[in-house]
Amino acid sequence: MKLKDILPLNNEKFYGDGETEISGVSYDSRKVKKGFLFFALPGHQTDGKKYIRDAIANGAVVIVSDAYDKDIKVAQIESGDVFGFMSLFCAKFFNYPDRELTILGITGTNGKTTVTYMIESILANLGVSCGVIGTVNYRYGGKVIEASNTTPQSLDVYKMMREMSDGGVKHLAMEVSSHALSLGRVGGIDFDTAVFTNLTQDHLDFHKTMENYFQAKASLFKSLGVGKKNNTKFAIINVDDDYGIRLSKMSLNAEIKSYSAAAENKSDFHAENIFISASGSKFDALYNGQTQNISIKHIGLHNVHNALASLAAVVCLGYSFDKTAAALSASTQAPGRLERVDTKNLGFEVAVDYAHTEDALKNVLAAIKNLNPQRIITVFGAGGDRDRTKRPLMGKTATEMSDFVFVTSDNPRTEDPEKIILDIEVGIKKAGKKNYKVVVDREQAIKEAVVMAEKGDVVLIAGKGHETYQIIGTQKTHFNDAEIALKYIIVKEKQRLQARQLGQKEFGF
Ligand SMILES: CC(=O)N[C@H]1[C@@H](OP(=O)(O)OP(=O)(O)OC[C@H]2O[C@@H](n3ccc(=O)[nH]c3=O)[C@H](O)[C@@H]2O)O[C@H](CO)[C@@H](O)[C@@H]1O[C@H](C)C(=O)N[C@@H](C)C(=O)N[C@H](CCC(=O)O)C(=O)O
Ligand SMILES: Nc1ncnc2c1ncn2[C@@H]1O[C@H](COP(=O)(O)OP(=O)(O)OP(=O)(O)O)[C@@H](O)[C@H]1O
Ligand SMILES: N[C@H](CCC[C@H](N)C(=O)O)C(=O)O
Ligand SMILES: [Mg+2]
Repeated sequence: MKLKDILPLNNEKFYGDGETEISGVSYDSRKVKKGFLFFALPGHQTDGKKYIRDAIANGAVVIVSDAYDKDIKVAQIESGDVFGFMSLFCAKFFNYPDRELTILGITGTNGKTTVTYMIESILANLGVSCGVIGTVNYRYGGKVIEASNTTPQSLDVYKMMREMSDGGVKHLAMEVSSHALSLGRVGGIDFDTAVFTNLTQDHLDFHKTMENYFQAKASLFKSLGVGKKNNTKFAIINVDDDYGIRLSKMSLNAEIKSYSAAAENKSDFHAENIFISASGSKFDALYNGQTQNISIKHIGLHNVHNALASLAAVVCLGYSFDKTAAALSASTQAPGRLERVDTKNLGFEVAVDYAHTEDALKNVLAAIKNLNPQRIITVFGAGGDRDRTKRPLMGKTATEMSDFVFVTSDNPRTEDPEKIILDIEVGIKKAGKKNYKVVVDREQAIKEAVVMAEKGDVVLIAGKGHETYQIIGTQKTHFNDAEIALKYIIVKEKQRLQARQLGQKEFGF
């Protein structure tokens, strides 16, 4: 494609020859190839402008940055908003693939990954292929790409959408993080449906206030209907959430479909007769005067909300309520969300979950409590270089809702792990709780929790879910909660069998 076929776009200044042919685009100099355009993005660690020479050495023929540089000999585009320009450019460069797909954007503090998995699974059960962009990975048409971010840069999103459309994929379910909304990663995308799960405290390091955080989420809904597709847009909103109620009262260019599970909140998609057990959750879904019995493998009231969101999203795509409900009942779970670890014959349960906010911990612990275990033993930590103010809240909730807690590390990144734990302890101490032990090393903490567990107990290992790494400093090393738990479960099972053979008392049984 020639530059003149794309420019002008948005008040950018162009220096060079419009006939310049572009073979590809990249915002990472290390991935630039011959004939590429390089976007020099301002970053949090460094500045893309520092890598312009590397990009040119790798074959870049056009540079986009926020400052013209007279010493650069290839074509240049100067833009005051390189992120905004990148999304406009990529939309056109990849020939508007969003117009060829039906795109569902899922936003909210918790539940996005779970809802995308549910939507994908419902559609698969209905015989429809759905691409997914989210925290665990990016997958479509049989391809699975490792995820760098929950919502990647606009360039990656447009590129993947083009591949999806060319490969015959018609639907895309995409997690839209608040970072993505604030940093222009989904700029210009013509969403068909936007889903709001909830808004609770997280990411205040980035947004500073809950109001800013809410406005970032709301911007996804405000973007509905401004694009070129002229179909009806849908805004699917959880009205059991105060911010959801606020969002549902905003004037949007979309049909609002509310959902709720609380008896006092009226909604379009409503859950009644909710029954939650260790084997899953059952409820009646009411919509448009009809009722369908739903039975999902997912445990907990939060998953009833996730199920309602997914049901509403697929019904709004035009599928019938009864067929969608049946497909929802057959849906599979997302990895690392209340995922059981095989505890052999030890008589206790171990579950790995991705709860990394106070509200998520509250929900997952309430779900476990509802199963009446003997004791709940929780292992958790809080991420480094992330919202510090959520740490004491997580500490308070974890100790108040568990019988015993091992406070440990969860991706301390460049922070001192012990200092992160001190922040968590502030909340625990304020709540006057003493039922905890600090074990900085996560493997050791998991081991001690498994050793402590007795018949009827549930061990919850929270915060990392599907993650297969621990980030300490800038080093990322392999670490998987489920794997580690299983390792010590096997040791414990062996010890139990040995004790039995020797006719000794089986400790803890
Ligand atoms: C704070 C933030 O959003 N950072 C994102 C950003 O990285 P950065 O600003 O640190 O980039 P940088 O390292 O300073 O580099 C600046 C530019 O120079 C370029 N560069 C750098 C080195 C080089 O040799 N050549 C080169 O061209 C880089 O490609 C980049 O374009 O751009 C990267 C590439 O797209 C992202 O992967 C990275 O996300 C990091 C990993 C991150 O942790 N982001 C979090 C905060 C985030 O966005 N989270 C949300 C989910 C939150 C939630 O819902 O829970 C998400 O959507 O993932
Ligand atoms: N609807 C919900 N309401 C509250 N908590 C939830 C809900 N759904 C899931 N959770 C909790 O939040 C955790 C994260 O869920 P999930 O991964 O689906 O959320 P997410 O929004 O994708 O998170 P992230 O922002 O990290 O991508 C789960 O492991 C569970 O503990
Ligand atoms: N998307 C979230 C993931 C948090 C998961 C937790 N394990 C951590 O590293 O803090 C974030 O980047 O804040
Ligand atoms: Mg997610």
